[in-house]
Amino acid sequence: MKDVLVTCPPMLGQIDLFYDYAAERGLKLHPAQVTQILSEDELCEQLPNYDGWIIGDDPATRRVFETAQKGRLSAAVKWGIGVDNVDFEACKDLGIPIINTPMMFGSEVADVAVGFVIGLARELFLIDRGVRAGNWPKPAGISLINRRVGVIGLGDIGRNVATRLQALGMTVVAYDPGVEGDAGIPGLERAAWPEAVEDLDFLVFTCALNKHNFHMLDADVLSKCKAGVRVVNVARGPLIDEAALVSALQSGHVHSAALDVFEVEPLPMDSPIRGMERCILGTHNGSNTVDAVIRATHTAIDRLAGFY
Ligand SMILES: NC(=O)c1ccc[n+]([C@@H]2O[C@H](COP(=O)([O-])OP(=O)(O)OC[C@H]3O[C@@H](n4cnc5c(N)ncnc54)[C@H](O)[C@@H]3O)[C@@H](O)[C@H]2O)c1
Ligand SMILES: O=C(O)[C@H](O)COP(=O)(O)O
Repeated sequence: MKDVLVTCPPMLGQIDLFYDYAAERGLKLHPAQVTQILSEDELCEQLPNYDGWIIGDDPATRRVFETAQKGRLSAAVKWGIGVDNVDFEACKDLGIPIINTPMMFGSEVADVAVGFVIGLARELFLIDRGVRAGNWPKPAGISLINRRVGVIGLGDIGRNVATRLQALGMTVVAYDPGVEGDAGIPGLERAAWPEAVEDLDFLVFTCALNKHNFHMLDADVLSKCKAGVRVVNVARGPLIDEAALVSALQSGHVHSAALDVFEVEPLPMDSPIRGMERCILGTHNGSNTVDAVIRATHTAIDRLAGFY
């Protein structure tokens, strides 16, 4: 039986469902004590004692893999899609087999993105907070029909977002340098970045984070956005310069924002974003449904077992 450290929070939330499934495939799961991620030092201390690792959003760096391999670690799987936290090159150099679980959460994360778009359009966050505070606010929202929304990233999540928002009557304009044409979505408009932002009512980030797109929404691009733009991010925090977004929210140039992901997670207690009234804040939980976690975890376990 191979001992496997598990560090991804959504899988840990339902870990009891997976012990038997893993054991039938020769893996013994060991849940880590973790809120969002383990630090590099914690990983270097714990991982050498395990044969395998099911990775969350932890810093899976060269140092971590080198240290772990000096102990027992011989294979790993990134639970989920984003691999921006994982040094695949280091694994290749060290001969540690590793893979992720793509195409697992398109529907689930898209559902959250659409909920965020509706929440921002109708200012549901202000109504909820107002009623709880003893008030009865009635903000005038904006209609979604005929509004223009930019979907930044046309992978699994972005395509699911695009079709859902079209069904709500929105004009969807997509930017993704890695995808050509309409991606099989009739009526989808394509545009260049950042030129596209000038006439968009909403910006929805659904792309992978890589070394080319850190802070792709920065102060300069924000200044080119239509006044009153609403911003949604369900992909990765570092795509947006949070300090620039806070300034744009404070000035009113950005009407509001809904963020499932942040530059640092969990969001630090002193982050100015916590003080932004016109924001919906998430906990990097966009993929977390019972169904999706089972789907992704079975895939992760199958893939890890396949390495031994
Ligand atoms: N909030 C959550 O809980 C959650 C859950 C799953 C995934 N994610 C994030 O969402 C990302 C996308 O997931 P997916 O399943 O659609 O992945 P995917 O691999 O299917 O698609 C990613 C797309 O991003 C595109 N892209 C890369 N750089 C870009 C850029 N600069 N501008 C526009 N597009 C760019 C790629 O060409 C690709 O088409 C993941 O990489 C992950 O970081 C978040
Ligand atoms: O825990 C997570 O990181 C997400 O729920 C899913 O993983 P991903 O965002 O890295 O794909």
